[in-house]
Amino acid sequence: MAAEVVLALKRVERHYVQGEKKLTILNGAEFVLHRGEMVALVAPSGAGKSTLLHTAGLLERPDAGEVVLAGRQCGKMSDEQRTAIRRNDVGFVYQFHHLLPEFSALENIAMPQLIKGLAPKEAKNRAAQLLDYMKIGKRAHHRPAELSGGEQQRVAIARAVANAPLVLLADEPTGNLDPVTASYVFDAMEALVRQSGLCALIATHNHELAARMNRRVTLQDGKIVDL
Ligand SMILES: Nc1ncnc2c1ncn2[C@@H]1O[C@H](COP(=O)(O)OP(=O)(O)OP(=O)(O)O)[C@@H](O)[C@H]1O
Repeated sequence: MAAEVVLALKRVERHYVQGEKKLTILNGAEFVLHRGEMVALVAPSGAGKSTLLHTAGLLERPDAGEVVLAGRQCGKMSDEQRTAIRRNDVGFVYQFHHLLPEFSALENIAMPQLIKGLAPKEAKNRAAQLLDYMKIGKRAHHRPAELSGGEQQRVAIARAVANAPLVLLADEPTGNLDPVTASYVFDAMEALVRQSGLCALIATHNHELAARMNRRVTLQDGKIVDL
């Protein structure tokens, strides 16, 4: 039986206007992400990786075409509906962790769950579990500035999955780390995706990590093509 489709992009277009120029970044892009799958997005700087991730994750609206998440067509939804889906079903990880500096690792991970309405005790329990899972349980009460770069990224990954999303979208999640730390952080992210039945689209310039994913795609003339 074919794996369940979690995310689909259908003939997606995305254009920007820069001064007099119209930039076409996505031009009839088609893509499907299945449950349990990790896909690497490998493309040169400026090719449109962030644009693709933001469009897939409902942060940006396509100019044409459709983004379908768990069978729901998100294009014509209101901003409120899109925000709700994004909060519940999409986890984002960026190159820089964007953790809140005045809160501990545990509190940073608990935050999205509190915003969703979970009781503080439950949110903290799940945050502690995720920290253990990412092998940084001992760092629970440290603030981001007291953590190494690799630890900060592991907290950011734990926060991204705190609300048990359906899809994880990551924009150069190890881009700021040395190769050994990058590999270690990737191990933790891979284990999490594989264990929880998530799926992930991960933009990376790291060919070794890309080789460990199920598939590799790139952007060519505004289309998503297999590598
Ligand atoms: N809001 C915007 N308005 C105008 N142009 C934009 C906007 N966002 C992105 N662009 C342009 O679209 C192109 C693709 O940008 P994007 O950030 O998606 O590329 P990228 O592949 O993620 O690059 P990098 O690897 O350097 O982060 C770039 O030329 C960029 O200047």
